[in-house]
Amino acid sequence: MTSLPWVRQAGRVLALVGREVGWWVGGTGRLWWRYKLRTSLHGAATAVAWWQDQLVLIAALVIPVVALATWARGWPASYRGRLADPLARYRFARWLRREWPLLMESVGLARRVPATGHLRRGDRRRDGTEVEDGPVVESPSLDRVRWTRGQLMAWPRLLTGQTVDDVELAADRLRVAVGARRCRILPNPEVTGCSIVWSFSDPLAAPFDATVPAEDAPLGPVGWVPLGWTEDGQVWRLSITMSTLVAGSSDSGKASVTWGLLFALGPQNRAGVVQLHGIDLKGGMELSMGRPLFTRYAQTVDHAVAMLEDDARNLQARAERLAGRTRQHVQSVDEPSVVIVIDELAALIAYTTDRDLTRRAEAALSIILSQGRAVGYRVFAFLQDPRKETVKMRHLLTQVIGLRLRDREEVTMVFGDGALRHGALCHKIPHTTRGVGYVLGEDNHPIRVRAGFVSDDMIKTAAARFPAPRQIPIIIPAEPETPARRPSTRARAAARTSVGGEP
Ligand SMILES: Nc1ncnc2c1ncn2[C@@H]1O[C@H](COP(=O)(O)OP(=O)(O)OP(=O)(O)O)[C@@H](O)[C@H]1O
Repeated sequence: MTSLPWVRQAGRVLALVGREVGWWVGGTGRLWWRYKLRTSLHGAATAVAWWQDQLVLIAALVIPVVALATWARGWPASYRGRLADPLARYRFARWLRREWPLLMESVGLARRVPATGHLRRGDRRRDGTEVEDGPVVESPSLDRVRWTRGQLMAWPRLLTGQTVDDVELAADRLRVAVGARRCRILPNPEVTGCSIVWSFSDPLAAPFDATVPAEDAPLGPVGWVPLGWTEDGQVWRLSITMSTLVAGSSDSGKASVTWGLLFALGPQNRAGVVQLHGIDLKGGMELSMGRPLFTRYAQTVDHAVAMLEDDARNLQARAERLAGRTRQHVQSVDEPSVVIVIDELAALIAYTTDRDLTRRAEAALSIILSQGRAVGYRVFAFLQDPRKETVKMRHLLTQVIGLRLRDREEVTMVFGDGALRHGALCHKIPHTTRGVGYVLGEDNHPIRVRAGFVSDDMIKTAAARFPAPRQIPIIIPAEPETPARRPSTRARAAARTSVGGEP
């Protein structure tokens, strides 16, 4: 039992040591864990921050791409119109500026000049370039480039000695060089410089409807009528103060010009300040549907000739009445403007076998065309084939519209020399774009236009809405009686013989 206190003492020491060791181990463990926890938390926080950075970066890169892709797929038209096309246009204009000298050289508008003149090799020119040996390429510089209504316009500064004609001759090469559908050269008013206009799509490709004026429409402008659109997005205003030739192959859409004109004149026709006289020698196929619009209407050659002769007489009588009072007729109910519409001019003056009728038609038409403008008589003649004798009248028809034509010769016959060079490419109008044509603008340069499509219902509506106040029948004058020819001496002798019974 004496050993018991020792054992107890040892037990106490062991307990103390154990507690100390336990405390120490436990404390270190806690520290360690605390340390681990702290570093882990720090690590996690760092990781979260890193990922946050990455996410911001990824979002900054991905969101615009996804947004653009969604825009392009969901609203392709708006995407193209607002972003893709403007960007492409900007890049194209930049390319043109950069490649301009090379472009001018490839289309033949640059020229080579001797490097030296009064300068010697190594001298500097005014533009800072150094004189070298060999010829130097000089090309028209580029003043400005701009996109307008989907067309690229460039203003070159011509070289000394170059003219607008030189640029016009290179128009097709300029077109192909930039891959455009069409290239036009527009001279400035003094014709000392020009702008080049490239079109990459056809603004007139889609057909559109003509408009029949409303029942209560005002009389409308006196000097012109709206017929459709020009390729520059302007309203095509056709002057009606001039006699006009509209030439186009069969199925080219001449009827849309005819009816567009008649619709626009409807309110004035109903009010009686304009009289419509119609000639349809294709058996009435074209104009007869709008018969109530016409004050006078002829469907056969003899009626047409009688009507034209009446018109020629009436206009001369009007000229006599107005002589000394005014030099320009003003339309009114008493003295209305007369618009004569001839569908198929060739049938009147080229295809008729009766030479006398042809001669009379030509004579009456020549009077109307040469004297009619000042007294308010105008002819709108429609023609399929400009090769026939019809072109005789061409110089008297001061305004010309060319729809689709067969070849370059026909274009030259209709518009005259130089029209092709100026860009009146009627022979290149596709069959699919009926109603498209060229008309000469005020500066004599062709403008591409399209007339609105006219349906039968529109014609019936216009005829019911704007009938002529009265219809004047055409009376064919009676044939003058030819005096009986005096029998010849031999015939008289024979008669005497037979009566008298003598040989
Ligand atoms: N402006 C237009 N837009 C779209 N289609 C048109 C237009 N004008 C005419 N057309 C269509 O073209 C076809 C021929 O038109 P139109 O009768 O005017 O030809 P045309 O030149 O008068 O022929 P023709 O001399 O043989 O009578 C018609 O079927 C018509 O529907």
